[in-house]
Amino acid sequence: MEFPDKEQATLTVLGAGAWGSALAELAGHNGHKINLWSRRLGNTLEEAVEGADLIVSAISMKGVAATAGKLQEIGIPDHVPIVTATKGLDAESTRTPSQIWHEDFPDHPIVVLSGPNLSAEIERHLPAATVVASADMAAAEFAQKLFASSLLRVYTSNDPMGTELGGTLKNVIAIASGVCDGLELGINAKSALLTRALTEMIRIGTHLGGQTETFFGLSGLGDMLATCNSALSRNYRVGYGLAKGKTLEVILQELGSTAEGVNTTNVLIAIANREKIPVPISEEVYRLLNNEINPQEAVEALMERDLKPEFHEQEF
Ligand SMILES: NC(=O)C1=CN([C@@H]2O[C@H](COP(=O)(O)OP(=O)(O)OC[C@H]3O[C@@H](n4cnc5c(N)ncnc54)[C@H](OP(=O)(O)O)[C@@H]3O)[C@@H](O)[C@H]2O)C=CC1
Ligand SMILES: O=C(CO)COP(=O)(O)O
Repeated sequence: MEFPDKEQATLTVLGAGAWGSALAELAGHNGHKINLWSRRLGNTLEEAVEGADLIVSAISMKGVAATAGKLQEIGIPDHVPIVTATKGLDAESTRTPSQIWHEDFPDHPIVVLSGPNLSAEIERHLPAATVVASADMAAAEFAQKLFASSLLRVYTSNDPMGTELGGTLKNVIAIASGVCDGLELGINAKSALLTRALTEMIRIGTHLGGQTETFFGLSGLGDMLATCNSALSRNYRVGYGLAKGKTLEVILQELGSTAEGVNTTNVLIAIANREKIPVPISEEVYRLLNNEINPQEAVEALMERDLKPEFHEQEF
């Protein structure tokens, strides 16, 4: 498929929250025309997608299925790629955002955009890198061209599932990392946690269809490092707050914006139980979020697990 080679393309960005606004600014910085849509803006989806060369969704997970459904009713020309930048899992169906978009728009190229991209840093025009991944490489290259600039280095990938799951699963680990820092467990503990977490992400991520090497890239390890080491991350702040004795309800109220890791943990544990995949770190995050244990008990449970080799033969 050939995509338009225009100096100025028209992009529709769905979701005017922190990430949608930052992505709109990045593409606007490259001279493209941006139509931003959000419930809070009060414009209609019909007018927002009119004339779009590319549609970007940066809607929180809880709004993806409904918005994709509405857009399906409206209809968009077949060649227009849909870029999904949401990092989460659907609570009802356990699907990833790209799976939802693909089911509703089977004839459209679907591109996943994900990487270590804390929006507050991007808004300050600090340099960053990200990945655009698709089964349709021409569509990934089209998205790469529209977003790449001196502010954002954009890499392509042919592994949308691995790219999407890296960004999604690391949010659970960011909660664990916030707990680790909140309890002041030290750098040894944090290094052990993140390294074992990467093994866990690869175990479940490859089971669900991602490629191992993708989890060592920007959208996996890269995003995990960014999110697990920054108080700009809302998921990290959830874990940090829990370690400091706050309730989840108070933490989420104080955040006032999306921390996808909370819902993702619940969905991930449902998947892991269904598929019988061991996810010990995520399991402790789940028990903590659901008030089954306190942060110190979560640490003890991880330290007291059965002794075993670092790698199973079938891993990597
Ligand atoms: N912030 C960041 O640094 C990054 C965030 N992401 C991911 O992007 C996604 C959005 O995050 P972020 O922008 O930070 O979150 P925000 O809370 O700032 O914004 C959420 C956006 O989702 C929209 N939304 C929520 N529920 C619905 C719904 N039911 N129907 C339609 N729209 C809905 C909101 O609409 P409205 O405006 O009308 O309220 C808003 O535009 C998340 O999946 C997040 O993980 C990915 C990379 C970086
Ligand atoms: O995904 C992100 C950075 O890449 C944003 O992280 P939080 O959603 O935890 O703020």
